[in-house]
Amino acid sequence: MTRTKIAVIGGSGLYDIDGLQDARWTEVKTPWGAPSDALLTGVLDGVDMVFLPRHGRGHVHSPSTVPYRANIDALKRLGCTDVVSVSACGSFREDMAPGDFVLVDQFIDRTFAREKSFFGTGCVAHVSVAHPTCPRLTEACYKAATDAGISVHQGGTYLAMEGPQFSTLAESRMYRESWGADVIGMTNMPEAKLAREAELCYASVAMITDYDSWHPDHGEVDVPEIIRTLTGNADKGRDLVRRLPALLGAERNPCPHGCDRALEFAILTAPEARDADMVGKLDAVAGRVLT
Ligand SMILES: CSC[C@H]1O[C@H](OP(=O)(O)O)[C@H](O)[C@@H]1O
Ligand SMILES: Nc1ncnc2[nH]cnc12
Repeated sequence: MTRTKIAVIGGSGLYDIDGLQDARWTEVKTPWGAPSDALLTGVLDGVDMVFLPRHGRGHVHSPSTVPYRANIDALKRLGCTDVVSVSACGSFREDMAPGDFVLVDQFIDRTFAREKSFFGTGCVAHVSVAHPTCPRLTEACYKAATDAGISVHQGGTYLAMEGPQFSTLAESRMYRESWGADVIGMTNMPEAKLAREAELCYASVAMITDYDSWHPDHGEVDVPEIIRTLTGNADKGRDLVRRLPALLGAERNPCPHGCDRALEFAILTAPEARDADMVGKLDAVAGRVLT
């Protein structure tokens, strides 16, 4: 058994969480640069918690410039075991309505202007992301959502687009009709891939704010529409987060799905061929298997 430490990455509209005991904002330095903001640490129902606003307080970082590697490294460095991403998203499904939550279990990664791995020349690794979210952590989020009376859908495919502009109508129709995506957002990739590389359990709570641009009865998506829905969603998101410590408990068994052992057989570079600087930068993320 190890101690649980739950990280929450708050997306658009969720820039802090309440109710933490011993709450304080902590600056964390990483080999990948500065995280999006300081990290809020504290204890909730006897469980250690860390909160990080993905875009920074005041919404400073765009989806393309969020320092995803620094964020995940900082969470790992602080000893987090589980990462719950809370994000605003558009919906491609009539029955997944604005105000509903979706517990994402698959992604289509259409992002192209971001650093997507901690590994590279001098230390090459290939982890599996066939199942990119952790079923155990996702199940706890589902229970927390239903207990909170949130209308929640179990499972869904999240199309991660580069942005920052919203999709064209042709793209929206293609993602929905040909690609089978359920929701769309701009931030969960490469975040989910990096969490897997860092051997962190990752769950994605997608809070629907709009029908993107495909829906004949709704106009094209814009920020005022999103903000109208976001305020209510953020309160529900906070409610969900408040319920997680009691559901997960202060002590945890190893992940039954292997998220916390993802690097076990992933590193291909021979020990004698590894680049020392690269290995040094991987101290938090891959120290378990590199030292
Ligand atoms: C608020 S409009 C679009 C913006 O909102 C989402 O951010 P996040 O995933 O951090 O909640 C979406 O991905 C875009 O970045
Ligand atoms: N329709 C949409 N497309 C991309 N990101 C979003 N975030 C919220 N709504 C979105």
